[in-house]
Formats: sequence, C-alpha cells, structure tokens
Amino acid sequence: MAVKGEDVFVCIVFGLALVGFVYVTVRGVGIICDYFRGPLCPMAYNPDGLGYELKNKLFGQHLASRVILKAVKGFMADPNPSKPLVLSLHGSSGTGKNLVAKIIAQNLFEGGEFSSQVHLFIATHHFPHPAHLETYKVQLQQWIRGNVSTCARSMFIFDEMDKMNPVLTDTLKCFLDHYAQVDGVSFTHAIFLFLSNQGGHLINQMALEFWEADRQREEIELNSQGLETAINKDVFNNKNSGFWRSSLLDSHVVDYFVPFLPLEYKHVFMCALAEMSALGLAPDTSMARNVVADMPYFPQEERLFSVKGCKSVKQRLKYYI
Ligand SMILES: Nc1ncnc2c1ncn2[C@@H]1O[C@H](COP(=O)(O)OP(=O)(O)OP(=O)(O)O)[C@@H](O)[C@H]1O
Repeated sequence: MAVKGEDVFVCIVFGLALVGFVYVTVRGVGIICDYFRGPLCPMAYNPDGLGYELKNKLFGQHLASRVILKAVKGFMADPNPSKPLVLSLHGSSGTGKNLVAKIIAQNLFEGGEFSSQVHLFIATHHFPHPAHLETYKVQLQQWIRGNVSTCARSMFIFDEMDKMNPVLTDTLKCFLDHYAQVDGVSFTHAIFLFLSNQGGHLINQMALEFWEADRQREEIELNSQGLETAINKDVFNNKNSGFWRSSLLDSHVVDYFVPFLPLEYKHVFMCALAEMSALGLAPDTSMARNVVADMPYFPQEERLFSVKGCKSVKQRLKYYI
C-alpha cells in the first residue's frame, strides 16, 4: 500500500506534538520540584572520580576515604533526602581534611572549590570578634538561606571549628535537622562539612596503640574502641570547641565524625612525590627522602608520625629545588 503525503505529514505533526508534550511535562515537573525544594543547579557529579581521588590522592586515610565515599555516594543517590549531609572531619594538622573538602567539591561541582555553590568559612577570618556574634548569626543564616534557595545543592565548609563560637554553631541547627522546609526553603540537598583539629589527640593515641600492639593501621575502624563516640564526646565537652555543649550534637544531626589518622614517614614521602608531580618535576626519590627526613615526628624517640602531616612539604621541596 502506498504511503500518502498527508499520512507522512500527520505522522510528523503527531511526533512533534508528542516530543513537545514530553518536554513540557518534564519541565513542568522540574519547575514544581524547584518550587518546593529550590533549583538543584548544574552539577558535575562524578562518583567514579570521587572514588578514584579519595583512594589515590589522599594518602594514609583508609577510614576517612571509605566513610566519606560511602556517605557522599549514598546522599547523592537519594533523590529525596530527609536531611542535608553533615560530616565532621577531625584530625591533627596537615592530615588532609581541607584536601578532602577540595576533592568532594571537584567531583560534585563545575569549577570545584571555586564554584559559586561552594562556600568556605574560616572561623578566625569570618567570625573573629565575639562582640559581633549577633551580627554574624544573622549574616550566616541569611547567607546559607539565600544560597540554598538559589541552589539547593550547595556545600558549606566550616574550617577551624575549634575556634568557632559554639553559639554560632548552634544557629546552624535548623538547617541541618530533618525539616522538609524552614521558612519556605528546603535544606535537605545541601552538604555541610565541619573541619577541626579537635579529637586529634584521641585519634593519634589510637594509631600509636595499634602500632604498639603490632596491628595494622588499616584495621582501625570507626567503632574501634568507640573512636567515633569518643570524638563526639570530646568535642561536646571541650570548652575550646565550636561544638561545646552544642545542640547539634544533642540532636544527632552530624551524620559521621570522620577521623584522620596521623601520617607516617611513607605517607609524607608520597606527598613529596605528588607535590613534585604537581610542580611539573620528574620524581626524584632522593630529594623526596631529604624533604621527608627534614620534618618533625612524634613520639620523639620512635619518630612514627609527622607532626605537621604533609603541611609544609611543598615549601620544603622548594627549598631543595
Ligand atoms: N593524607 C594526605 N594525602 C595527600 N596529601 C595530603 C594529605 N594530607 C595533607 N596533604 C597535603 O598537605 C597540605 C595540607 O593539607 P590539608 O590542608 O588538607 O590539611 P588539614 O588536615 O586541613 O590541616 P589543618 O588542620 O592544619 O587545616 C595540602 O597540600 C595537602 O594536599
């Protein structure tokens, strides 16, 4: 049977109408979702990249790497989370907490840490004067609310939590809890990272005890000797902590307290090689050995763990170059 010209025309029109209908429906659903939740904004989510970088660029942190990957992947896979993702990263200086924040940003947002969806607060820089606490509270809440209503998928990083005023920390509670909306804005797609040195001594002590017992550091788990609970208690009870008697801890809105282990000689060596590569230099193991040997270690006698982690490796490398 010959196909008539009108039939072809009708098919094309019908096809176009169907495509149009599907487009309008999808857009409509998107607009309705955005109305209730705020727009998600463009994402560059790369779960494989996140896994790769946490495994290969973050040295000596098997536990942090595993917990963070699981937490972020689980959160991102949930189209309708009941609360924002809240992670509190703990460990002594230079162990990779800021690096992890950077890796998460790079694998979630276009532009990584420089994305307009990523917001970094440094306690001593952004909230230096106790006398201005009331102003900070209002500004911080407005900033978070404004940015989440523009982009529901926003990330807020609070560095130096040990120097944050606990009263200011408490003003975040309404954003972090299981509320579908607060004043018409939903915060459930946002990510909050808290970074601090608090709890570092507990983590270092555990790493030392594992070494003394001839056990592999890779055996350390979140619940080894109640590590996560011990960090929680430590930050809650310490007057010099941004979580001191905080309602954030009372109400259990922090999803994970993530321990960062003290770095050993071999990890600092890997940092030195990584820095060389970042500077476009060929790997020079003897130079890396010099840099690493130059760093201070603790305990004094055993020289097991780097006092500064990988901090200042880059600066020392430049000295040798
Ligand atoms: N575990 C690690 N693996 C690879 N590089 C690391 C690691 N830890 C630190 N570094 C490197 O050392 C430098 C300092 O690290 P970073 O800023 O992440 O430390 P931090 O734990 O946030 O320290 P602080 O508590 O003093 O802020 C960065 O250049 C980072 O890339």
